[in-house]
Amino acid sequence: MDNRDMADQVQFARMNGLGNKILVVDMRGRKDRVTPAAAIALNADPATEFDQIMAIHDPKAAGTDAWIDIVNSDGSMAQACGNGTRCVVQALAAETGKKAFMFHTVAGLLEAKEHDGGLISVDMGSPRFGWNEIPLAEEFHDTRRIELQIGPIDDPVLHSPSVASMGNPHAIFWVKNDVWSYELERFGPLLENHPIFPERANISIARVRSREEMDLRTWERGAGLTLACGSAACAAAASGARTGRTDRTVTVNVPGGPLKIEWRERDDHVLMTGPAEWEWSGRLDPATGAFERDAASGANGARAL
Ligand SMILES: N[C@@H](CCC[C@H](N)C(=O)O)C(=O)O
Repeated sequence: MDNRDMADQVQFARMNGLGNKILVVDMRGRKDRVTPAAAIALNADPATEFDQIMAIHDPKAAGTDAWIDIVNSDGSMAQACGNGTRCVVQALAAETGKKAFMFHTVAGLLEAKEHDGGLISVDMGSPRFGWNEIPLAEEFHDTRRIELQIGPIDDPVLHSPSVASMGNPHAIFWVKNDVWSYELERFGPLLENHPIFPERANISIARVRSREEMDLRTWERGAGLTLACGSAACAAAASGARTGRTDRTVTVNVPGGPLKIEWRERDDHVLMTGPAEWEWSGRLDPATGAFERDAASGANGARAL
């Protein structure tokens, strides 16, 4: 790297939330953003391949700890990322010793805290069910189950999702068979880009195990198949309770492990609790994606942001 690149580098940490691959990038003190080109370059390198970048910026409002930009691996911006938010909490808790945080994103405020023992809870806000809030391209009165025309997909179950917004758009297909028996990698991209979703959508298959437990796999908008999608787990939990399938407190088993989700009656907010894991750190150029791994990173458990 030349000198100009070195001066432009920022610290980042490679982390994961139940296998959802996250790069937490420290943009504090800067006016620029992580560019789509940098995201695409980072995702193309096996060392930094990711599902989401969580770019931490200086706070824009009193009482908040940071502004967070969320960038998918295709370079598009997202409004919510539950697993990534837990990663940001862990990184900032390690840096500051604080346990509770208030973040700001394009979708609004996110309150989060680290518990003793390391699990992290994020208040993901209220789910939205209005067709124009998700958004859908056409008016649907009842979004608990909508009917779609999807030529290339035979299975009728995959024509009628439940839809919801957790700040970002979600479609949940409730299935009776094992969630692994569906070719999500084949129909996920078709559904993500279905014209009914003008801002595309995260596509999940959910199966009820009991009133307190469900299995969930997600094809993420802008990132494809992931091992965990926190906002999808929240949307599925809200859809499960709203359609009478499950209770308001559920364990959602995603491929990376379990997430505890509670859709609180008292304020309508959805709380997500799960782990975050720090892997290694480095420095990157947010304009180009050129990066260097910190020499000792990952070897001695040192954490730096
Ligand atoms: N993995 C995330 C969701 C990230 C955003 C999503 N792909 C979108 O574009 O809406 C999570 O844990 O919530």
